[in-house]
Amino acid sequence: MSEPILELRGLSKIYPGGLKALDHVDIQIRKGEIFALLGPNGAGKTTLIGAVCGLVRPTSGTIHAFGQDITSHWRDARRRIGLVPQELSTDMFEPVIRAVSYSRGLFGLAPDKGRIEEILRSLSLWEKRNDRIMTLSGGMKRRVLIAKALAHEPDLLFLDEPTAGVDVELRKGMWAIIDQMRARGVTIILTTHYIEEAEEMADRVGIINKGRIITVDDKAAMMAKLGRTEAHIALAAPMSEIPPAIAGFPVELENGGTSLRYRGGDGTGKGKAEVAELTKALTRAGIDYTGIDTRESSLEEIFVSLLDHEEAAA
Ligand SMILES: Nc1ncnc2c1ncn2[C@@H]1O[C@H](COP(=O)(O)OP(=O)(O)OP(=O)(O)O)[C@@H](O)[C@H]1O
Repeated sequence: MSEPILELRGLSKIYPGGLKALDHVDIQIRKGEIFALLGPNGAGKTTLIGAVCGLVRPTSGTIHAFGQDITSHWRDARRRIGLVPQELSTDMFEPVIRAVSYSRGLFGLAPDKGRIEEILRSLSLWEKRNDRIMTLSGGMKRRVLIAKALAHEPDLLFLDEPTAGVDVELRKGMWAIIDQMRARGVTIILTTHYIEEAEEMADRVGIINKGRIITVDDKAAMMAKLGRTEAHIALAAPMSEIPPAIAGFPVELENGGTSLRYRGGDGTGKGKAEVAELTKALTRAGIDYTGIDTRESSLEEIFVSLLDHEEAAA
């Protein structure tokens, strides 16, 4: 692997009062990837972002960005890191274009009207450039936040819940924008509650709970490793019990014996292959079926089962 663009080692944060928001977090972020940090409310996602962006002082551990310790190369790191926070906190009275241009200046970059125009156009904000931010819709305000973060041309961009509370159409639009940023070579770390979002966007997914990273993996590998397959096989004729020919499979009768439910492949990623074996066994036994509905578990289900697993171990 090439050198990580961001590396957290043993990062902990204990807030005054004793709450451990981050507990020995180790993460390496690869250049050019989209990394999704998934976790429930209060898991520590915003604290983690804050630590990298200099808004939260870590209690212990180290943060290296672009190959340098950020505590000793603070300005350089901050200039190359963008943050799209959850909420717009300032400049509500400002026109869009001024707020976005100001963000660029804040990081010491020379004014560049062409670049600002390009950013505003790519976010469909150009027509609104002279509107005050407070008059925009929630989704447009969200785009202004992205424009502000892009104005200083970051190499590493944090998006804290980029699509929370926006409608489905706008969410898809946001995904397209994030895709464009990746195409430009920006490394992106996003936090989200939407499993669909991580599934759609991310190359890798990290799951965080109570300040601890539970698992980090390529999205596909995570699905294969932790996924489970569920299949429903509609039978041509109802059965009263599982015939011996398929007794070795993880199956149960359902819907009054009119269909078979298969649940398996836990942690192996081999569920689909086993379902194929099951159908062959049915055919060999002369049991007719009229349809099969197979699906892999979603990240959301994986997430819930990981948390259950962790609680059982504790
Ligand atoms: N300034 C603070 N002082 C004390 N405790 C804090 C502070 N900021 C956050 N916390 C606590 O630290 C824990 C982690 O919070 P954090 O905001 O990082 O979680 P999160 O995963 O971002 O949650 P959400 O998804 O709700 O934004 C929570 O229990 C929170 O109450």
